[in-house]
Amino acid sequence: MTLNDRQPLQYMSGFANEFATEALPGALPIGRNSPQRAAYGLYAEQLSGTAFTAPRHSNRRSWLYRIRPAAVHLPFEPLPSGALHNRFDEVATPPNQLRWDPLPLPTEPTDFVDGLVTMGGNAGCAIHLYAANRSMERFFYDADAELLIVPQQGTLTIATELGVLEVEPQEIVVVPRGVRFQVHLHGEAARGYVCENFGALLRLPDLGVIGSNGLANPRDFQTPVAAYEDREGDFELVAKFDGALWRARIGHSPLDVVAWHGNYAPYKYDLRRFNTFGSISYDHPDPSIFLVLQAPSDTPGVDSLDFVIFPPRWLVAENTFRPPWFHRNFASEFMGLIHGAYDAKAEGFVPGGASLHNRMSGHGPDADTFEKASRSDTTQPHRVSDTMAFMFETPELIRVSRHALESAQLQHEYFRCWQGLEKHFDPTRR
Ligand SMILES: O=C(O)Cc1cc(O)ccc1O
Ligand SMILES: [Fe+2]
Repeated sequence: MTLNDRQPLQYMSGFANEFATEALPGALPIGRNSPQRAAYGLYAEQLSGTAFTAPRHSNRRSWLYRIRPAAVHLPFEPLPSGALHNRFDEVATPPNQLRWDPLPLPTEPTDFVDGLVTMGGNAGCAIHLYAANRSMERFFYDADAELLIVPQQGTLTIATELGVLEVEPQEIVVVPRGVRFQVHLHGEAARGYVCENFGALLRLPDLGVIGSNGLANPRDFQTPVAAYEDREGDFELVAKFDGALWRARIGHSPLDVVAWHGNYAPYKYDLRRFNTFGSISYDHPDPSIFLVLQAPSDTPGVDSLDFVIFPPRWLVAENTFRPPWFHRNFASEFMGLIHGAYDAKAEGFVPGGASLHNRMSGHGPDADTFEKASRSDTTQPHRVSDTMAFMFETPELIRVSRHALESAQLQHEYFRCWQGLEKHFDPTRR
């Protein structure tokens, strides 16, 4: 497939498989990675996503057979990076519960990279929002992190070195560290969330007693087949490197990989395919039951980043307060809403909006939700429908950016949603 021959897009199924794909027959060498002369006059190039000596089960790399090596471009120079950065010491992060309205859609021409705004982060991840109204003409890669993109509005076509993916809201895409790509819009403006994962590569969690199936099933992850363009011109390659943007001139499209094989490649996943587990007797389980992808840290059982979703599901727990309980957590929780409404918040948390409940900050259902759920009939199943919320959760504090704290979208009255929680205590009545 060439890049312009995009319909219908083809994907290979599975999570981090040893994929092999070629856009021209025989472009992939057989039995070796680096033949003396590759077919069609292609250059062989390795792209590694982990240390060479990482254990086999976590070792990730791909071999690319391309028209020109990635080294061919003019020198990089600094590019002002606007609201996109990795500086998490700009302002003091308050222990307050924080919530934001959605970013307004841009009125000036804004591509995906221009449209990124940093909300916060830590050593494990950076959290950004994007709002864009133009397709990218330049090419981009992130040397700092693997990118988890969560569209909320607008379908994106993501043309990468390793193939083309189309993602719509309620799907996610992961672009590995270093992979060059372009984001194309489909006429309408686009908005969503991006998490830069600085830690171990995102993986599927172990299932423990759940068994061999469930949560996000590996076969539902989709990686594109090889697609290339053979295009010359005066283009720009933008790199995010050490927290800042850099730009270089490049005389050809870097999306020129004719064939590749390996287990380091972009993938997408439809969140509506998540196989949700929950309590079928009593009590509301910990949100770890909704884990889609995790970045494990060196401490067993502790992830530097968890990506968790709250999809449509049945609630059946009897004599149970069914929405999320009141809580203070070791973990810090950045939430977004992709679609519909979230069951812990009757109002104020809207699609495209965001909330941050940092380590040990008290939060939970708002007063309206509490009153309703305390009285509802729990002998009947209840379907939570029309919803898709998610959480980027980290063991480290999520430090906010200056932009996030000074943003016009910050809801200064958010704390009021709990002020209506009345005292019900009566020592004479059990
Ligand atoms: O704060 C939230 O709404 C997220 C959340 C959901 C849940 O079901 C349990 C705990 C938790 O932090
Ligand atoms: Fe929470």
